[in-house]
Amino acid sequence: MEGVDHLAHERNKAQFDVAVMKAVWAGSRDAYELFHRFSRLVANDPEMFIPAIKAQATEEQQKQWLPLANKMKIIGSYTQTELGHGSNVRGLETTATFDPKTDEFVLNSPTLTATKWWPGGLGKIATHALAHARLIIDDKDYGVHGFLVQLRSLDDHLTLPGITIGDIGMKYGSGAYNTMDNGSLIFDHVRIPRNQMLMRLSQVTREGKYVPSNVPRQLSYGTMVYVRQKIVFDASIALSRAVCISTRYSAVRRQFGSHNGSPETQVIDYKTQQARLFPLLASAYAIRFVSEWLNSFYKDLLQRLEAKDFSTLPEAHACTAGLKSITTSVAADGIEECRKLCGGHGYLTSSGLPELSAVYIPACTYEGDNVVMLLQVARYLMKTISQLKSGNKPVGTTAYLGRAEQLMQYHSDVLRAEDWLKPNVVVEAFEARAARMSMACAQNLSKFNNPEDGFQELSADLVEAATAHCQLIIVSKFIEKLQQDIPGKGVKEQLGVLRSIYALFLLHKHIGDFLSTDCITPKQGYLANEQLRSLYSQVRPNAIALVDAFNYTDHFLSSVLGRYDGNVYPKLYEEAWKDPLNDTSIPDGFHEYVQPMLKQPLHHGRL
Ligand SMILES: CCCCCCCCCC/C=C\CCCCCCCCCC(=O)SCCNC(=O)CCNC(=O)[C@H](O)C(C)(C)COP(=O)(O)OP(=O)(O)OC[C@H]1O[C@@H](n2cnc3c(N)ncnc32)[C@H](O)[C@@H]1OP(=O)(O)O
Ligand SMILES: Cc1cc2nc3c(=O)[nH]c(=O)nc-3n(C[C@H](O)[C@H](O)[C@H](O)COP(=O)(O)OP(=O)(O)OC[C@H]3O[C@@H](n4cnc5c(N)ncnc54)[C@H](O)[C@@H]3O)c2cc1C
Repeated sequence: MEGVDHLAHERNKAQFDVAVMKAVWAGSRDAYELFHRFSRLVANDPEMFIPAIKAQATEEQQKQWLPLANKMKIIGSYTQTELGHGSNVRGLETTATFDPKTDEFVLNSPTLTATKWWPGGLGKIATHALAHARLIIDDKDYGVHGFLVQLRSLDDHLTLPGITIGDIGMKYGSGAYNTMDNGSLIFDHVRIPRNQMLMRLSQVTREGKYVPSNVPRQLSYGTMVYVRQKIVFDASIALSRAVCISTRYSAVRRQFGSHNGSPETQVIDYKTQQARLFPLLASAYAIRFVSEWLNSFYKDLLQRLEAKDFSTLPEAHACTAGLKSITTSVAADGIEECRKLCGGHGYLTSSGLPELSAVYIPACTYEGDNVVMLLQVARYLMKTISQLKSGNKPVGTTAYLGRAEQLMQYHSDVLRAEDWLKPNVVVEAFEARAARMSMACAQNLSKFNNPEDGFQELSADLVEAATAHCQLIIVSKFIEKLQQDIPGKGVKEQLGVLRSIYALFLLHKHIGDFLSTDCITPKQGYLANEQLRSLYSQVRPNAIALVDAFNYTDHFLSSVLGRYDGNVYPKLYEEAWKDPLNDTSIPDGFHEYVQPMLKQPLHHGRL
């Protein structure tokens, strides 16, 4: 039945203004208009190593290279990871040795494990690499720096002398990410002019003198900070896309519950379905809002860096690393949960979910393994706590640690389930839990003579403390978002419901943390869960409208199950008939292999 909206009855239930929610989701009315137009134009934006050049090249170098990259006269690959080292950037083995006689650097891969491995675009397409290598001058190692190296001829695309490149082979899943030519690269004494070292942060002079920068060396890691904050935004897209599919399908799908010929129950009405789906819906909104905040924090960082104010760089690193880790893990696990929420049909390629999952899950690894990233957050937390004694007052996302003494005395005063709807009640509980977990780690660390040994020994606890800290950030930013003026009938109320679902679901999931740190009592935990159940009932009539607010086209969703009109079954059937296996009724190989078996003589007239 073309043209019929099978989900119209669901849309009619909505208690809020969907048009306004679309603008809230997009970030602003203008952002909504822009996204709306562009998503319907199917844009393809070939951005790859440009952010790195902007961050690490001098103005002169930018003038030389950016126009070429922007006009795609050259195609670059961000070439950092090696076969032997990815997380440990300081452990990279590729060398760039300065030759004062010729005013060149000589790029070399001294071992097999120094082979560059993974960089996107490198395998087949890139003409240039932003290669990370150890700078060596007069046998002295100055650590890892960035170098622009031409890899292939701009005339015939053949690899240049001294360079061996290949694609690293098939990756997880059959589709999507395999269209990316992640590559391997070996340098055999490849020469490049001196001015192809990216010299914004430190320079090598014609005489071979190393001029260190007077800015923190961590600025050379700036590209990772930039990309990580982008990845947080991307997590909101990936998760919301999966949630949109499984919410719409859950309203279409019916199982059991028919009485006297009435329709069966929509699976979205089962409480178990709601308890799995609605926290993911709330998480999509939570990640969206924290990414909005992170982006403005990042822009503020850039302005400060221009003015040589480096004070917020460590916090920016901790926030981008931690939020990248938490949000990509939630999105990757959430996509898989959405697949299961769609039952058997979720496993079909036409549901759009298997491919989304296969493409998305490496986000937990690229741009920093998620556990390694949380350990960075933990280091930042431990450093912040160690500085409390000297009177350093933490600011920004760690400001609550400045109230650690008070938070150590905290006991939640929740008496009734509705008390958990008060934002300050929730924030206090999350602050106390995060502060106590970090303080406990700090106290345990102080028992070790060697802090590094202690950090290793306690790393599992430290990761949990970092997780609690990052969850506190996301909860707080959701609450702050709702302190803004948000117009539109019912919009703020619905966002309030989602905010409470997000926070109370986390509390329920991590109840062990809240109880063992003595922040709440078992009874208060029970009340939180009771409130959560009631919130699921409140979100139920609005569920379809809340995913409509993502404003995704059917084209973007690429999912028969997530169709806007909910016309799932005829389209599933139609889609199946597009399978080449259905082109003929007799499959290839039948006459050679199957038919001879069928024609085997029967023994005593029996099979
Ligand atoms: C990359 C170019 C592509 C551009 C694409 C742009 C497109 C944008 C749109 C994106 C939208 C959606 C995304 C979808 C697709 C994305 C494609 C993904 C491509 C993936 C690319 C990659 O994977 S590139 C390789 C990335 N590699 C890593 O992330 C390595 C992880 N390891 C590290 O980051 C570090 O080595 C470490 C953090 C683990 C630190 O190790 P170590 O302890 O040895 O540290 P150091 O001694 O070096 O430094 C210690 C002090 O420095 C602080 N620090 C560390 N990192 C930073 C940082 N980034 N910024 C600031 N400060 C930093 C650290 O805290 C220590 O501080 P102190 O304790 O105070 O000393
Ligand atoms: C799809 C994809 C695209 C990529 N694109 C690029 C690219 O364009 N350019 C590029 O340069 N690289 C790229 N990479 C590489 C990527 O950045 C690295 O794989 C990533 O940083 C993780 O490093 P690793 O592989 O060395 O993991 P490892 O560090 O070897 O991790 C293995 C295990 O060890 C654990 N571990 C490691 N260190 C510690 C520690 N200190 N404490 C506790 N546990 C630890 C990790 O948690 C993990 O469980 C890409 C990777 C993928 C999957």
